[in-house]
Amino acid sequence: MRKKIVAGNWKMNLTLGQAEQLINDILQAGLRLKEGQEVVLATPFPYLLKAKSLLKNTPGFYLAAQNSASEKSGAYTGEVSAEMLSSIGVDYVILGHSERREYFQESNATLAKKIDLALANNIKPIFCCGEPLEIRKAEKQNEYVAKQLEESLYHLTEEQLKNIVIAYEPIWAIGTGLTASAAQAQDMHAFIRAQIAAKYGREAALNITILYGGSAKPSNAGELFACPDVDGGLIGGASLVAADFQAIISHLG
Ligand SMILES: O=C(CO)COP(=O)(O)O
Repeated sequence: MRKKIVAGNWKMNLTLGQAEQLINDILQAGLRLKEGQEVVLATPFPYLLKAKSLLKNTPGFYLAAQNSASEKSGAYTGEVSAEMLSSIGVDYVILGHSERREYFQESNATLAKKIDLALANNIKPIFCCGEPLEIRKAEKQNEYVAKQLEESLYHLTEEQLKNIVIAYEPIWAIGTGLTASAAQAQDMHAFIRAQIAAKYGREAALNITILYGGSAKPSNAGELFACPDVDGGLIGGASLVAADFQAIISHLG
């Protein structure tokens, strides 16, 4: 069966001291994850090594970066390569977040390169997709997301796809307090799974984990995670508060 994941995307928040405190608070709750459930922490780059040592191989807990470079290595001042992340034991990398697409002009083609490098270095991409509000209003969200999947993922082999997690994050729901309704999330997740089935076959589609992201919080996570095609969440703001993050994880069931 496919994995269920709650991933916390800390974005550009917290000092090192606050980061340590948050990880310790999350671990102290002694969460008991069931088989096939994972918690992923996407900390800022400078805290990854510390986070790795604090997690101390706690079963079910994994580490993610929030981005990685589209080039292998070399004269790219300020960039962090997939190989570097791999060398410090990072498990996942968030790629294609709408904030990176918007503020750092990341195209679907650039993301395809980042995905290839992550996979080549044994890091699992959490590939984000999702439409802006005007596209949703025009009811063109399916075409929009289909194009993102096609241009960034469909060059992968079926074997490579097994290491991809998809996160559907409607842009109008990120950090706005507006959550997609459970029905809207389920519709899009079922659509994404059907697209994967059409390209890679039924088994690949059944096995791929599809997360929801966008103002997910303890009060709506239960309803969202109960949807048959929603396999967990990519959590922004609420992942910075240990009690909220724990409550969301507990909704994995
Ligand atoms: O962008 C997100 C996770 O990657 C969602 O952010 P919020 O949960 O703060 O809306």
